[in-house]
Amino acid sequence: MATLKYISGFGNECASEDPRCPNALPEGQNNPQVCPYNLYAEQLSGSAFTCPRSTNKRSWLYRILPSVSHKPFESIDEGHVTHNWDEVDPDPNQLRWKPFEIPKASQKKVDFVNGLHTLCGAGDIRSNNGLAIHIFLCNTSMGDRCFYNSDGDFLIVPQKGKLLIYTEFGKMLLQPNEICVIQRGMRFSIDVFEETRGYILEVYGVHFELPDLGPIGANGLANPRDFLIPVAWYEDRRVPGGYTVINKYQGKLFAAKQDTSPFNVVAWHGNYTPYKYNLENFMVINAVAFDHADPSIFTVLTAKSLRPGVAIADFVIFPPRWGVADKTFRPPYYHRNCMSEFMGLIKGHYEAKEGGFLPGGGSLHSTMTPHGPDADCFDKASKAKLVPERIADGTMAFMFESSLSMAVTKWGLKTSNSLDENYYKCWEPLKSHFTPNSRNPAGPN
Ligand SMILES: O=C(O)Cc1cc(O)ccc1O
Ligand SMILES: [Fe+2]
Repeated sequence: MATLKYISGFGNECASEDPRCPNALPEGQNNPQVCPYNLYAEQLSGSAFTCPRSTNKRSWLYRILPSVSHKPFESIDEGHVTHNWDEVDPDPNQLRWKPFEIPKASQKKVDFVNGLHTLCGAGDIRSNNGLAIHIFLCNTSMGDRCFYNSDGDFLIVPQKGKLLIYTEFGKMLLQPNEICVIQRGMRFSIDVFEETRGYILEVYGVHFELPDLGPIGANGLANPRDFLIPVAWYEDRRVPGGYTVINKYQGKLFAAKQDTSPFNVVAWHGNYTPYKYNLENFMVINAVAFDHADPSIFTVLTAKSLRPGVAIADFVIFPPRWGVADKTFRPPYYHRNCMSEFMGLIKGHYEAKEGGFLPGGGSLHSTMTPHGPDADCFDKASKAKLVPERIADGTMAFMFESSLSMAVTKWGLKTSNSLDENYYKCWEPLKSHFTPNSRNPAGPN
């Protein structure tokens, strides 16, 4: 595969032309009477027309045929995609899943769309407020099928296998430890090369932003220049009656046939694009004296709600770094949180658990559900010599943290067959160390 090119930057106004058609972008206007190369002009709006400039998002696509050139959409089987948050009764327990099983290609060919499984979520698509967490488990490329989501944005976290993503804006190659965001309405098709697995955070009605940095200053965490946007690429490919456009609309799946590839955008400009980011580029900031900083310090992207400081969902990572805090229990503290915490593991081993939380699995600690280090981790970290130490080398855990109280789907609790019934046992060995008559000299003064 030839190396793909990208434009660097987050949320910028960009312009891109497929080099086969120089000057395909109209000059000085968006809607010429006749576009260069006789292309059609089409606007893709990612915000209300009247949003303030800081949040206004749209792109202009110059394409061989407009997206409207398709037969009517018809309802198709949704498989395991759902937005029904009442499928099963609520369960406040700590939940953990073993690695979700990927179907074998020799048994059943499953592409990215057929392989979507909704695990949990909350909120309402029709009022543009909420989120869903999906797991994708697939082994086959989408071929002449593409997908677009009318309901929200997808933040895709591949865990096993590369994804070659064709989008209307160009191509992106995504490896595990990279993430991408494909925003509402953008058509894409995914090629895979092996049995492939990953996680998706879908947010309804809002877009991901970089978190404010406050006293951190102008640099740090995920730096804007490390976000990569594809460059224009088109194919002028006829597939009479044979190309299928799949749409998730109000939580249901629909399909429409068309005669041509939808990846027919010769040039585009705008600030509403897909993008990818390599998690290795995250500039980690953390405690260098004592105590454990809250995980918000690791926020890569946030999808804000209307309440200040409260996210529909944050995407947070736990990257490799140095642990140097003195007189400190270094792993995550025991806690209860008004937010819901879904965690996944891309590779390695998570610092709060000695066992049981595996790459390709997950955990959900719901609103106010207590959790924290397992007993082995507590034991080790309470006795550890506090020398500078590499934490999480070769590891990448992440969290989708939401202010909404999430429901788990039937697939998540039952059909996936991945729920770890023994999760609670990892805290059972915790015992009282209380010594009323002797104060631990290591404690605070
Ligand atoms: O529960 C978890 O493992 C995630 C987490 C990590 C951390 O360092 C502090 C709080 C928190 O919720
Ligand atoms: Fe937590």
